[in-house]
Amino acid sequence: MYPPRLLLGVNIDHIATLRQARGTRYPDPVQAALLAEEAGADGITVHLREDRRHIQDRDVRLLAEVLNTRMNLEMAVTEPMLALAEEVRPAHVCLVPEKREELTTEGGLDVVGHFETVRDACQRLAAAGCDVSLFIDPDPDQIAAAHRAGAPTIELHTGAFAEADPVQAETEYQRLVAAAEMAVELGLVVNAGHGLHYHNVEVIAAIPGLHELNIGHAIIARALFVGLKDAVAEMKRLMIAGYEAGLVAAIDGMEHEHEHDHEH
Ligand SMILES: CC(=O)[C@@H](O)[C@H](O)COP(=O)(O)O
Ligand SMILES: NCC(=O)COP(=O)(O)O
Repeated sequence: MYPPRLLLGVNIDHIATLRQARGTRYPDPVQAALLAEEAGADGITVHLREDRRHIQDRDVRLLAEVLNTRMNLEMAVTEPMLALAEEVRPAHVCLVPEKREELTTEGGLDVVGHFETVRDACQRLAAAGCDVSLFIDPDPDQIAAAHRAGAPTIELHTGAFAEADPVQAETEYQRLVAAAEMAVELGLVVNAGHGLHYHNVEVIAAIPGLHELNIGHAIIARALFVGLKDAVAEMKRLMIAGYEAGLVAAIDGMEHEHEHDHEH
């Protein structure tokens, strides 16, 4: 049930947000990606939005050439995006829903509602050699549809958990735990992300079965004060602490069950 370690994908969109704010050449997300890798990032995530508000095509093409880890390209399910992914062939492509006017990604991909389109996109991307992931809400119907669509990987949207008040957060957390369990049982690789930060990452990292967390905004924001390398390293430290706590709790749970079986 437990992957041997939990990976950190660093999303560098907001380095590009700063660059685009002035239309300058700096700060360069490609330079940020290499620094993040040096600090321990296991992969680099970029979201090439249809309105090109931050990451540009040039960034995606250059990253494909220079990354030492692997690129996770987040994109909408549109013909131009699929064509670009087929040309660049990132190691991972994460299909996400997109609304032009949104501040950030608001909900998960509706795989149930757009089943044929998503299934066809999964097939095209797999044929191009990409590992396909679907960014979905922790919803059993969406997980089952993702599995039927042939996606090997899902990314659970942690936004509702991250934004919830303390009471609602527990409900959202249990939805994520149940979703991860269901997806692992179906044989899916399970990632998670959105809205994770230095104060909520440990509990998410403790969820059994997770493979990778994708985190961007909080890391780039902290980098302004401590530098990107320290910001990545601190996130990774907290993430691993959470993962190890989850592992200890799972082993304790199994031992407890074992003792209980012997008593009966
Ligand atoms: C799909 C997802 O959860 C985010 O990674 C997404 O990339 C957010 O988009 P912005 O970086 O534009 O906020
Ligand atoms: N898929 C989630 C991601 O890449 C990062 O999201 P955020 O940390 O910027 O909210």
